[in-house]
Amino acid sequence: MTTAPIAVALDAPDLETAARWASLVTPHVSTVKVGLELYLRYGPDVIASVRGASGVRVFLDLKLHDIPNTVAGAARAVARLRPAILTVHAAGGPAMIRAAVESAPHTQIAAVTILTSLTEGDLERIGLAGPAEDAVRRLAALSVEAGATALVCSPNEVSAVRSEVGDGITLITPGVRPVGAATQDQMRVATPEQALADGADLLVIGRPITGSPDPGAAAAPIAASLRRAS
Ligand SMILES: O=C(O)c1cc(=O)[nH]c(=O)n1[C@@H]1O[C@H](COP(=O)(O)O)[C@@H](O)[C@H]1O
Repeated sequence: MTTAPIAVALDAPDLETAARWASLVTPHVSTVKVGLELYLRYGPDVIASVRGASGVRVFLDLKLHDIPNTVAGAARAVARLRPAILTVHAAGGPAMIRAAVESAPHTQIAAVTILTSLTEGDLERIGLAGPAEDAVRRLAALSVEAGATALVCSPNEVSAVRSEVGDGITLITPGVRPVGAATQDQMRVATPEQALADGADLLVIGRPITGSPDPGAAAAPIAASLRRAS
């Protein structure tokens, strides 16, 4: 059975829980994602723990955002862990993105455009007035020009981003909620099937799976519906 193009966000309070979630979901999904909560608590060891025996692809979501020299050093520091994907904020600008790309040559650098938790009202307050799609397209284009080969955006913008950057770029969408699931702090959301139909390559899904007492059982039907749709 092939796994579905899902990265399960392992936003767990402790390493044992994260490793357990990883082992339960890896029969169904291609990737697991380690974010700030786990990495800041446990550091580099967390990567080997969640990779486990299965050797699943690990997406390291640190959302680096600093001057190019500092991001270059940070990207070099984690490159030795060989994550499949590492995130940086696109708003750090082209020199910063390029610094990450050059410092982690064996890792795919994913530029995060506009966080899926932001509304257009929030964007106006931070000086990005207008449709979210405009800012996302602009950040997507500059990130690809700077060498990023993956982009993170909400499913609502994924088709616009695809037409902006073409087929060779991996589009990653968090803000994914199966029908009926609570949106929580996510503001720009769509269903897994819609995100895939609109051109996403990898769907980031956390709490709808990890909030279940059995994350493997929660992941299985979502993965099956994506395999049917693709
Ligand atoms: O870079 C990310 O992965 C990311 C970008 C973004 O715009 N929005 C977003 O939710 N994420 C991450 O995707 C995951 C979503 O988790 P759930 O909301 O629980 O499905 C979290 O780990 C977030 O850190």
